[in-house]
Amino acid sequence: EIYSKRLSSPQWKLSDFDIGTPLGRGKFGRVYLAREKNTKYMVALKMMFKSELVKDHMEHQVRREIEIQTHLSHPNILKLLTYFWDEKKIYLILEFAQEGELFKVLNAQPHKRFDEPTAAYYLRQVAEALRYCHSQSVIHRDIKPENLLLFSHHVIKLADFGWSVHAPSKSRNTMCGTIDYLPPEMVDSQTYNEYVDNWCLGVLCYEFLCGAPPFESSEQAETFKKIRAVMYGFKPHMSESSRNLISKLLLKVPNSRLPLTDVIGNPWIIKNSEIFTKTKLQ
Ligand SMILES: CC(C)NC(=O)[C@H]1CCC[C@H]1Nc1nc(Nc2ccc(C(=O)N(C)C3CCN(C)CC3)cc2)ncc1C(F)(F)F
Repeated sequence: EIYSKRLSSPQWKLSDFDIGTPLGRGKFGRVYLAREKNTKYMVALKMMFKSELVKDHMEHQVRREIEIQTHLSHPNILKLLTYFWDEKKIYLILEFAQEGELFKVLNAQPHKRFDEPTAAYYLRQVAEALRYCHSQSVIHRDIKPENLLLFSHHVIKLADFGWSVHAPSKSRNTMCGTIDYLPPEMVDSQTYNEYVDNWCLGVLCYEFLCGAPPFESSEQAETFKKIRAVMYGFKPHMSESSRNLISKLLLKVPNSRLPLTDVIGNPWIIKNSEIFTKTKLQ
């Protein structure tokens, strides 16, 4: 199989690309804009030092990210185009998102929030990506604005499968970054299934509409307490139908959370993504 792969697909190397401006730093590497020399195709080049990966015991996570992302193919999932390595580094060639990181776009909005048509249009795309992941028995587990990239024409792609696992799972890994998106079953480190992603979709919808996640507190212990008790309040400006959708996702019992098909077909999602298409995509 390896031999036939070598014959069928070209083995890429760093000198096939012109390296451009730095796009920023990922979890364990630097990301650059790059251009494939022959096709002039723009890509994102993620460089990771093997030594850093080994030091942080992250090599298995990168291996899983590569394994999962090379097998997923969906318009709302960031494509890992290819990868290669040399003696010191691993290089991932990924799709380049022209409009950048969604959390930066969100923070740049007035009141750091999206209007309902924008929130619904983006949320629907994330739900489509998750429904596809779950159909491939992949749980993302780390849905949050930092892991979403914005492409032209308001296309959203889910990225960073470093924390994804095959369902169902009981992974002891400590999560890095924000705890605001953790569902109750993960806070209590119980076994969990793909419905953890449905919970995160509820947190994401809330943050899109309010500019902050529902359980945010100054103390981590306070956040965990609110998550366990599903204790949150709606902001005055939120419509009844958006509150209705969020209340069907932020439920303690995982399997009672709204299935992704019903999120995609939810009246608030349908109505507002149609408004978005008519007003912002023309
Ligand atoms: C999901 C994952 C967790 N996140 C990441 O990996 C992050 C870590 C660093 C960058 C990003 N990774 C990617 N970023 C892009 N596009 C992009 C990013 C940033 C800007 C931007 O705002 N500037 C350059 C600004 C322009 C203005 N100046 C002032 C500041 C930088 C513009 C376009 N495409 C693909 C990737 C990917 F994912 F394929 F690598």
